[in-house]
Amino acid sequence: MKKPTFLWAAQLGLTLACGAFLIIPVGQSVLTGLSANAFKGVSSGLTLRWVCQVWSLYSDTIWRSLLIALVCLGCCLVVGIPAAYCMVRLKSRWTAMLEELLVLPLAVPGLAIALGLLLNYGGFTWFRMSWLFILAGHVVFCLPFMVRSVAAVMAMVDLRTLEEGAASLGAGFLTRFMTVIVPNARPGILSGALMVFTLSVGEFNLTWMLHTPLTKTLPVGLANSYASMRLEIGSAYTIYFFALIIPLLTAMQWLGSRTIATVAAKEPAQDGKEAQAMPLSSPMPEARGVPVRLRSCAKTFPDGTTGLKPLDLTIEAGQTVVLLGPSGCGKTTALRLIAGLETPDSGGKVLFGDTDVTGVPIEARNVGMVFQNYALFPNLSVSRNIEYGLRVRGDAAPKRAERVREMLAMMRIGHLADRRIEQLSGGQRQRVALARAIAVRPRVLLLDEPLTALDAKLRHSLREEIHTLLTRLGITAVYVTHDQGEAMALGDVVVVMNNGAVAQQGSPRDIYCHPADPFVADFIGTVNRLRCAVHEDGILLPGGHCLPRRSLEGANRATAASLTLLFRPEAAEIMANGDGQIRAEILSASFLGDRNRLKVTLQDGSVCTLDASAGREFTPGETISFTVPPRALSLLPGASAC
Ligand SMILES: Nc1ncnc2c1ncn2[C@@H]1O[C@H](COP(=O)(O)OP(=O)(O)OP(=O)(O)O)[C@@H](O)[C@H]1O
Repeated sequence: MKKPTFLWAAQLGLTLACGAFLIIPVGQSVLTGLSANAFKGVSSGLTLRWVCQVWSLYSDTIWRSLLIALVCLGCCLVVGIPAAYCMVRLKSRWTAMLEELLVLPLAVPGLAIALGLLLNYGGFTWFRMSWLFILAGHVVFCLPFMVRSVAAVMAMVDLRTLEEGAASLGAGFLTRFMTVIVPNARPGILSGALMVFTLSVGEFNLTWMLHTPLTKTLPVGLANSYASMRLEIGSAYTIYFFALIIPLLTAMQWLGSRTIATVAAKEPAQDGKEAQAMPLSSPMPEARGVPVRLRSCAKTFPDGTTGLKPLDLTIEAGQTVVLLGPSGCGKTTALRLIAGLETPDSGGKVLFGDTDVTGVPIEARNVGMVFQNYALFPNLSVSRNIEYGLRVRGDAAPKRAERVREMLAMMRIGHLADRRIEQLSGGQRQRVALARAIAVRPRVLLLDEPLTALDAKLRHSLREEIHTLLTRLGITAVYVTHDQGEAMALGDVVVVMNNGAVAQQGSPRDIYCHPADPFVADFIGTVNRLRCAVHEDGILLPGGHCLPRRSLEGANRATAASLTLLFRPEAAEIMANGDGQIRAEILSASFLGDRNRLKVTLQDGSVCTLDASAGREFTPGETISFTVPPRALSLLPGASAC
């Protein structure tokens, strides 16, 4: 036999305690209400006499308790959900004050609340004599429980992104509130509702102070019966109390379990399947590109941070522009300005075609947006997520169904149509997010680092799919990333950003081969720098080889005594017989399969990275020589170390 463990002993203790202090007393109380003679016990015979007597004498108190609890619940829902939303979403001095105000009733005893109400409003006789007086006390007492429980759930959900996702699909505030915020706060609303209803039905202290002989409630009646030693009547009262509470508990559990059942049915994600690039299926929606222009769009945040310096950017209709740059350089801010999620500082303008949309909110801009964390609605299935924007726009049901089918087929996710979002893998979520954004036929598609959350293999295959999609849709697209590979693969135009401003803008080839400054050169792939002295006849490379000025574009104009030449590792040609322009010693050599990557030190002590053919072996310490064709060299003014 197994030795009793501590857990087993703890479980036994808890069961005994529950039995002794909860189940047995409650059971006894119910039986007393059903026994002919409470003092003789159940053996005296079961009867419904007391239950009937309570009903005939006190049914008004039962109805009153039910009425007060339901209206109190309604008030707490109507006031509590928006209050919780404000506390979570609008962090300000006012919401902090609201939060503190809502803690007060938890700290102040019910009797004190009742006393305050009596002193201040007891003079209004009609109010004092009506059940509304008790209701007011119950609302003050119960509201914090509703707000706290809803706010706790809302704080765990990324409400802001969900709301922005809904707004990008055309949903106004009220629609967003009712279709996204409330459903996603459901567990908090349910537990808050349960607390409010049970507290209100069973509240005694405050109610006892506020009631009049005409406004007795169930707990007051219960207390009176026990006080006058009518145990059987008091216990019959308890039965009514349970009759009110138990159906509500059951209903709440049923509502709550609907979510749990779906989560329990979760199937394992199948990312492996998605690792292969899947061609997008036809039919493709019609192209609907619109040119986008930003004119002097700067953004200063309320705390004084400069998110973006004045930016001028033109995106042609149907073009894909990639905003590329390190973290914090202002890419997302620029994208949010185009989306309408931020407004530019005064003087800035955002134009879609010839229309100035600067003051137009996102829900009226007809943009499609794909967020970094997808912003899919957890309360809706895959097909309902895709349908959301069409529904908000008021499309008829058959049209919506047709479009959803089209999107599911296009993104090859038809088999996922009825799944809930939490049952999807990262790659599948990304496809749903794309389908949802494209379903509404946006004028501009905005993608904010859509692949960042995925693993490298999946990122690569989805990147190819997005490329095919954007090319075939012919839609104007703005894609934000900090991944240079993604930018090169997707962009018709790449805009490299640094420190809130554009560092360079051009085709991927231009940016790669002719970086405008050291920042761009460094950011886009690996780059080597050669410190060179400038002579009358030419440019002296490290080691003494002289390049004629005419062989380098821009070199004729160089007046400084020194300059820096840039070249990419793959531009170096290792010369077999040692007669290259530059001699170097190998520091390390890594075999990468298709090539060798060498770290070498030059005669002036600087270090460079070179790519050499995979067909030859290199060893550290070996001396090599290499040449860089003049067309692969870019010139930067001034000297800087490698
Ligand atoms: N709401 C805000 N309030 C204050 N500062 C902000 C706010 N949003 C962004 N910033 C600041 O603005 C600058 C640009 O931010 P942005 O999010 O545009 O950068 P990013 O290039 O997209 O970075 P990442 O790749 O990390 O998302 C950063 O310094 C950031 O801290």
